Amino acid sequence: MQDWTPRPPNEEHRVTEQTPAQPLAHAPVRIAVIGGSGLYRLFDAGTVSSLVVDTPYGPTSAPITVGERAGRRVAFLPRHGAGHTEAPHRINYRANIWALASLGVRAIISSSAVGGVSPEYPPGLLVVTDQFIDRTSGRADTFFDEGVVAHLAAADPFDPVLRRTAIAALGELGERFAPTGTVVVIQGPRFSTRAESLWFRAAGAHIVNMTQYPEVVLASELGIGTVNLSFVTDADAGLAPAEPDADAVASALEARLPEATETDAVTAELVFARLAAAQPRILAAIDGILRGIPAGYAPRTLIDPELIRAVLDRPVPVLHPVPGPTTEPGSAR
Ligand SMILES: CSC[C@H]1O[C@H](OP(=O)(O)O)[C@H](O)[C@@H]1O
Ligand SMILES: Nc1ncnc2[nH]cnc12
Repeated sequence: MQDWTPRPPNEEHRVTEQTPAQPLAHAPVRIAVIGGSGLYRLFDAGTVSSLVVDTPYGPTSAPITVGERAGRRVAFLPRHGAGHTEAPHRINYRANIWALASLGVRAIISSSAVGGVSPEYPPGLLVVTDQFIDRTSGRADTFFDEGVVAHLAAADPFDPVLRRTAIAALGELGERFAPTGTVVVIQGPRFSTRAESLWFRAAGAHIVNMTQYPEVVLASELGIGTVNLSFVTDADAGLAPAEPDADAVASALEARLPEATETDAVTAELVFARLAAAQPRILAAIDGILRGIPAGYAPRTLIDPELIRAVLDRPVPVLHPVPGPTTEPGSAR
């Protein structure tokens, strides 16, 4: 089984503990939750350690908190930052995944808000995503672009053991969920046009999102298994049957507007409102998955552990203060 030991704390000032609420001792943490839109905190205030992890790729979206949840020791990282300041196309995915890997993480539960582009994936449904279609552009999407070459097998990008765990957990919770689903990942930050949404549906996508790529492949490249828990917040451009906004439809009908036939086209406000309402369901699902991850869980070996080690051994730049302008005695100025 591939494994690695996290480096000692503060080597090269790499890991800085901000709030040592409990003695963290920098023991490896094997499970992480990456919070998507609407999920910015996982632990009760005052019960966690907060770590700033320096990486070769720059800063993570936020400090990583480490605490206990559902009886497991868990690292938590909100991908958009604690105050949702990182746009989906600007997230430093490599820094986030490298930082988690450097702490010893082997399993990631990622949460996502998604739109439904297929009628079988209406708002309110949870989805254990199993495939993606990448429609992003220009994102740094590999660790193997310098020094070492590796080609990730990506036919089944999400971890099968963790997916089975999630499906069992959602079943036990009596949740309304789809055990499979293909997500099309768009560049964002804008939402899709109706034509794009129709096209995604015709191409076989069930749901649409802006962040699932390259997060999952970067995790795989560093030997971390991922299970994604998506919550369908909307019907994207209004193509899929949705919970109609009765008021909007009624007033559009009254005014004889063309919008009379269009219900529930996505807006960010709609997404956040539905996420807030669904928060208890999403957290219960995450807890169920956390409880169900087998004690001896090990991800698939998709990349040679030696190559992973080489990436994790990449030097982390140590920032030194830039000396200010000096006036030497006798200098011309
Ligand atoms: C808030 S609307 C669009 C935003 O929501 C999704 O975020 P995440 O995937 O992190 O849950 C989507 O991908 C966009 O980033
Ligand atoms: N319709 C949509 N498109 C892209 N990302 C989303 N996140 C939530 N809903 C979305």
